[in-house]
Amino acid sequence: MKSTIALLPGDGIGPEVCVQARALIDAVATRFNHDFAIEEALIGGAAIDAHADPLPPATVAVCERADAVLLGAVGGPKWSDPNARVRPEQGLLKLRATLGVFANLRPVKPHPVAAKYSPLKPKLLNGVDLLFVRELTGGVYFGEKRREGDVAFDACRYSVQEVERVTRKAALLARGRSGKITHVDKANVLETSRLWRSTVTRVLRDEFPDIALEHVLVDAMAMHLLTKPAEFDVILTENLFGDILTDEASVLGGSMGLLPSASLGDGKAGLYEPIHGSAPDIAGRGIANPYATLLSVALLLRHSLGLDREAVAVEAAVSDALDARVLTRDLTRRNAVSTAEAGAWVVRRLAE
Ligand SMILES: NC(=O)C1=CN([C@@H]2O[C@H](COP(=O)(O)OP(=O)(O)OC[C@H]3O[C@@H](n4cnc5c(N)ncnc54)[C@H](O)[C@@H]3O)[C@@H](O)[C@H]2O)C=CC1
Ligand SMILES: CC(C)CC(=O)C(=O)O
Ligand SMILES: [Mg+2]
Repeated sequence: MKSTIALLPGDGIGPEVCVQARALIDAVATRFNHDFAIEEALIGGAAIDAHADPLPPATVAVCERADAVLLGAVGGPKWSDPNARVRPEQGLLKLRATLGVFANLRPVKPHPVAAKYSPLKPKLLNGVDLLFVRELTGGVYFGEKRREGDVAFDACRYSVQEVERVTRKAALLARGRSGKITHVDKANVLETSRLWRSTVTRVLRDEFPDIALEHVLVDAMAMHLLTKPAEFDVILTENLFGDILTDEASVLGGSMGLLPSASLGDGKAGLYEPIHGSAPDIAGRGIANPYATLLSVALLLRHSLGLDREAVAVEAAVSDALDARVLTRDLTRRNAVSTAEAGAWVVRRLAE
């Protein structure tokens, strides 16, 4: 089978982890006899430097003709001047909107070895298996932004249709799991949250009566995630809350460098990326954890290319690496391996 994968390394540690992902994709092709064409393109700060545009038309063209897009990360201090006209993050937001990937899936299932490095008590982590479904193309990240003198505005906007489609995605995913959705909002204060709450309730009542639903306010959820994470399964929420809660949830698994994501829409290519950013504090040192990006490759194989056996093989190889304590510096200071060593270990395992 011939498939095309667009690879957008981006900035900071993005290129470092994407080199490992590229080697892994090649290894999957060899072991399972597939023909994957990888097309690289610029995004974020790298694209601003080259073309004064964080998402150049050439990059959009590469993504639109691909079967799936794999992204490293964008951003960094070089492009973070508050008065800058263009910012790397705008490129990523525009790409998500262009691809129409409204549902961002962020699984959090702590690996027993990595979880030892979590500050949480092991007892609390027993049985934790979460799937965040974060709305990705609406809300405050995409609302009107403006300044009036000393005052700044960021509008948060959601339509019923935007909430309906991501709720249906979450419900279908919940059916294959425990059949329960926790919807997280701030309905005691926000009008958009009240629209979310009534829409989620109606869609599940009318179309998915087999799915159990609870609503939890986001401030309380921030606490529950650290005090009783095993009590949740599918967590459905809007863009900003999902962004924040998933960084928090990375603490359960021991590191930001372990969480992958899949962003899906109703057509076009899916977008796959680690949940972390460009980590400027460690960029260029060869110490970033590549596993979140390698696990994003697994999600890409499963969701966009329909290659479940290959996805399982990649996930098993990363899990074996953790079992064998092939750990980067974010997880251990003793015998830490480099980004390249961790990536090569997984590639070797997959090839066996
Ligand atoms: N999807 C994307 O491209 C995202 C981009 N960003 C951008 O990244 C830049 C840096 O943002 P930060 O707030 O520092 O968040 P960050 O996620 O880049 O880093 C937060 C902390 O986690 C560590 N970390 C992250 N990924 C790691 C990995 N793979 N291995 C080991 N340690 C890792 C970093 O060293 C840092 O201490 C900003 O410009 C931000 O806008 C932030 C989040 C997502
Ligand atoms: C636009 C991104 C920087 C937002 C983000 O942090 C994320 O999607 O995880
Ligand atoms: Mg984030």
